[in-house]
Amino acid sequence: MAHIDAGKTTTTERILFYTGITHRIGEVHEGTATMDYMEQEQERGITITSAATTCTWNNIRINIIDTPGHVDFTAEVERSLRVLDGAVALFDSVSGVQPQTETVWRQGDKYKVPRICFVNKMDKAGADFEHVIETIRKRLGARAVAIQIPIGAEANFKGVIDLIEMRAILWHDETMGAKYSVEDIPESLLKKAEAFRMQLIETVAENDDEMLHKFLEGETPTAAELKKSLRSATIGMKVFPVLCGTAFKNKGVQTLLDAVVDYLPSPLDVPPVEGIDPSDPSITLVREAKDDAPFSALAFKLINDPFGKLSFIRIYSGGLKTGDTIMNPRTGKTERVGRLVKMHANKREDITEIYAGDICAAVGLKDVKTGDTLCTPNAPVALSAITFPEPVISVAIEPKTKADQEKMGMALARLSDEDPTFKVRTDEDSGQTIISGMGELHLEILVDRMKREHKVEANVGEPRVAFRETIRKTSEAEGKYIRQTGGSGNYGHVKIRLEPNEPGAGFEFVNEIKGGVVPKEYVKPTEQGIREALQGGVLAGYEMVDFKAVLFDGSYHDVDSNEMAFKIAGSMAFKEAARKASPVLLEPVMAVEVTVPEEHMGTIIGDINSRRGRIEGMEHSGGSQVIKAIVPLKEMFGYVNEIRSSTQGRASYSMQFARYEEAPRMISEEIIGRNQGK
Ligand SMILES: Nc1nc2c(ncn2[C@@H]2O[C@H](COP(=O)(O)OP(=O)(O)OP(=O)(O)O)[C@@H](O)[C@H]2O)c(=O)[nH]1
Repeated sequence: MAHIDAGKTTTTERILFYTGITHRIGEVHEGTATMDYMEQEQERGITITSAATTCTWNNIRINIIDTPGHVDFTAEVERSLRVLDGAVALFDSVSGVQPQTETVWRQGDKYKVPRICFVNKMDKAGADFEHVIETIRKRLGARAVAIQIPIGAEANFKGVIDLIEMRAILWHDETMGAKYSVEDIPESLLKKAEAFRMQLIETVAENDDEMLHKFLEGETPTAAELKKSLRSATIGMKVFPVLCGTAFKNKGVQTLLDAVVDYLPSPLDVPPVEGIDPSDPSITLVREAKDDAPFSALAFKLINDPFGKLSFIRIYSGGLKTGDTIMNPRTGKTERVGRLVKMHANKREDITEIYAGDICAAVGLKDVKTGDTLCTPNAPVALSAITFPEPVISVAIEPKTKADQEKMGMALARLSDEDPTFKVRTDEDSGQTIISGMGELHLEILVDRMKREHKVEANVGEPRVAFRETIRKTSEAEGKYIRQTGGSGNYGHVKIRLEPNEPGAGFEFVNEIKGGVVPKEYVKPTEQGIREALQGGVLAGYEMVDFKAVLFDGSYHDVDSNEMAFKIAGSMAFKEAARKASPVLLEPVMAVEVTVPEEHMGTIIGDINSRRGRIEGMEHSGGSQVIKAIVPLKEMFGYVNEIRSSTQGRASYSMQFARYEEAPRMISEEIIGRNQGK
């Protein structure tokens, strides 16, 4: 995991080469990387979809997921971290911690994933290993400690000093780094190495009483003792070991693999997974990572390809064989597993069985969604799902020809099936198809995939911000749907109260009906009616969020009441109550970081202000200024061109979603006017 371009794919390609999976190194910039197999990835030199592969190092099987760094594909990182036991965080040797590094690091914290750090690109001009460690400590607040130090830097970077074994490792360029020699530490670096080793021992001793005792007694721990202690501190996420190298120049990768084996947990080192009993959510179930435990797995990724649907699964407990029947607690249905494959990027190898701790893909499972648990029907369990961010940007899309209409619907459905941050809906008023995603690049790639993989040409509108609506006041309203059509009648009658809720709370439904004034069977339909109505809001057609709807009263008719009538009554009550509850428009605001040479600072700050931005901080970093600001997404369209021309291409920026904020009145009026006028 890392910020974009830190070298994740380049490092993974070396791993595949040194572990004997490939016989030639694939390069990102030549479009030949094994892991970036999608056409768009090869053309653009970026990772878009996380690819899984497997290799073996020192007789240990390692499943690797190479994740994208671009913020638009953050869901790929989220789902990968949910199922991995450990991660390698990569850093650029010059820039250190970058904005997206912070995001993926926090995701790692959220899923409690132990990490080791690899400072890549040590061959680059300006490489500064110690500065990077400083930024990890300062910006990520992580207890980072060097377990290597570099020998040479920039063009002269030759290898590393291993601070555990106190030896020098030098890579042989002519073998593409496949061979290296182990030597004594050069005299000139000995003092520095000793000082760094002392720091390492101190850090480890803080978390290990035995080690602390030895340290205070003035004893030097052996390499084996140090390793053991560091392993447990790393697995406990108390310490993050830092290594260095240059993947592109083939140095430091084998020692990184050694560290993966030495310090990152095996499936047995992490706490057993917990889930709930699908038939009684108040019961917590624990599943040990044992082969003879009941089978449980999590589907974390789906891919539709010409050969069928692939469901990537991580097995948490028990084993699975082809021919076994599994159950999906979300649907309650069972399915037979026809085929299992090990994935090597886009190549697959058939297997017949798989066990706890491993990752593979099941071919052809029908009713699986991302985040579903699969388990044995005799001992059902539902593991906690994966959370995904909500899309913030949308565009209208229409097929170029009438004939493509149906094909487009199918293509979009398939793509959104694979990608939980890609949503498709039909605008009620205009009848247009609206697709939403995480950013301009995300939507551009999806439209491109629709064209290439599904052969549908489409016209795409201007990107628009996905606004939201919420309420500021509590209000009550009544919804009555009473009609007599021919013989049978309709009778639905409810009273509801809307209450504002915390930002991020979404929608919550509360049933306060007493004495059966609204019979049980009509409560769900009422909720359904509110849920459907809130999709279109009451101001400008945007989803209403962060509120509670409380159903507290109503009435029914013995003969005429039915589900449909209560659904309509719920929807009517919602619309009226929402209009009375001081509805406001919310807009997504972004955290923007611009890195710019001193002389262009004034221009950038002026420009951010004119985009309704707020400067939140400035920092000096390696001869440039880093400006941090909060800017509404609406004002950021086209920023990439603006910044290029105003600084002659000398500034760079990144942005990511921060939160939803109430839109200022002028903007609100503009959007409401536009959407009502259409
Ligand atoms: N100088 C130098 N360049 C490197 C090194 N490692 C990777 N690169 C280059 O940096 C660029 C980005 O490398 P990638 O491996 O695609 O980076 P990534 O982190 O996988 O990128 P995304 O997946 O798109 O986020 C490529 O042009 C690589 O050749 C290195 O050690 N030194």
